[in-house]
Amino acid sequence: MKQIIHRIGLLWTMDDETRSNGPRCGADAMRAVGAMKDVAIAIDEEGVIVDVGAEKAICDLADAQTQFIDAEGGFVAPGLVDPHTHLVHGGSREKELPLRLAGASYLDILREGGGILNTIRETTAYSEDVLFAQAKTSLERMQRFGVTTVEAKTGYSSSLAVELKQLRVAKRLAESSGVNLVHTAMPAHAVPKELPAGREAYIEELVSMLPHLQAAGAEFADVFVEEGVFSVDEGRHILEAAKALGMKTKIHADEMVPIGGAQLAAELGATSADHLLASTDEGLLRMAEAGVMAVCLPGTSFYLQKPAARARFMLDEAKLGVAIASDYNPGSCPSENFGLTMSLALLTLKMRPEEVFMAATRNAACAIARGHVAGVIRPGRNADIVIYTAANPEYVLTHFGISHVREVFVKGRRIL
Ligand SMILES: N=CN[C@@H](CCC(=O)O)C(=O)O
Ligand SMILES: [Zn+2]
Repeated sequence: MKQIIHRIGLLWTMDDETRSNGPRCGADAMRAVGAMKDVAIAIDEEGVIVDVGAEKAICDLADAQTQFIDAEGGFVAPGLVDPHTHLVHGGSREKELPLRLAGASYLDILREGGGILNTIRETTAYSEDVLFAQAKTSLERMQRFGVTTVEAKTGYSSSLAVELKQLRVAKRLAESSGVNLVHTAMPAHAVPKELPAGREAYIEELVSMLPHLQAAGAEFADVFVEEGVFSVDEGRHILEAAKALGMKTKIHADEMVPIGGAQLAAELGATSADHLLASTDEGLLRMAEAGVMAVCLPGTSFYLQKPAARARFMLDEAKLGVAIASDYNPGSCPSENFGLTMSLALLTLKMRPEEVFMAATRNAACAIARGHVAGVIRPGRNADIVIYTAANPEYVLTHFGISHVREVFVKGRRIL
């Protein structure tokens, strides 16, 4: 045995007796966290978990080479999964905040050619190395909060070349950081103010980028379906093209205005619909029927000073599988602190601690089609594990805004 994590105060495996790789849907299932005490975790040379069981029995598996990792009575849980980020971008947008505080909305600023369009200009102008350095700093910040898997979108682009530049940066990060990355193509993120060839031609240009982005490693396609950005019909057209290529789909849905993003996600069988601040009951119920994951972004509603998504309806009435994500980006959530995201889920989404951890591990993994490899502590799975300094998850969530992480492992390798 290569490593044994012992002296664990409390373990939440997020596993259940069915050993399924799917999400946990609805409040009851999301509260079943697989709690264990007086246990240890054995990890082999490949970084794979071989056993989770009674402390004494696991410690008896040790040989002369075994390295013991002392959790010192801390809480232990799966590595966190952040299933929605705009990790790779140039520059920052702090100058927008005074405009917003003076009354301009996020969409007003975008309509005037600022917002995402500003970040597109900066991302276009910066070299690949500058973008890499900025994103590396962000990813390191995420790691400090226990994040072991991150989804990263493109979408700050004026052309295919800039989309591909963002993808290359994200792939370099995957190779150099030790964190697991999942790549999403999002050329349909904003509509330029001037469209010399017309809107239809612009949409077709976005569609034509998809095969190139897929070939370069993008597994998902995402569209910002929103009033004044991409319509439901345009979103359908782009995402159907993505599906025809074999890509999985996601939608930025109902962030401001409920124009039908949730319903479109259900119709297309999207893997997830994200934001959902303004979703109707009908939209959420359709998502549940179609098995679409609901990804709530409580840091974004907090930063945009909007009412949070209706997570209680999602969990108690619609019985959705709910995940949470940071949505780290320069405009609507400039924070890499996934611990804060989790605390905001508790405080603003009114989720219970068990639901929050399920939403940030197993369900988050399912929201990026990684339910079979991440989000659960189980024999046979990669040892993506966080050891916290605190003895219980409630302390981690309520003592908010700081990191309670002692050690982070990805495939058994200590990354923090
Ligand atoms: N709303 C659209 N996209 C991002 C924000 C991107 C930005 O403002 O730079 C989001 O998920 O919130
Ligand atoms: Zn987003």
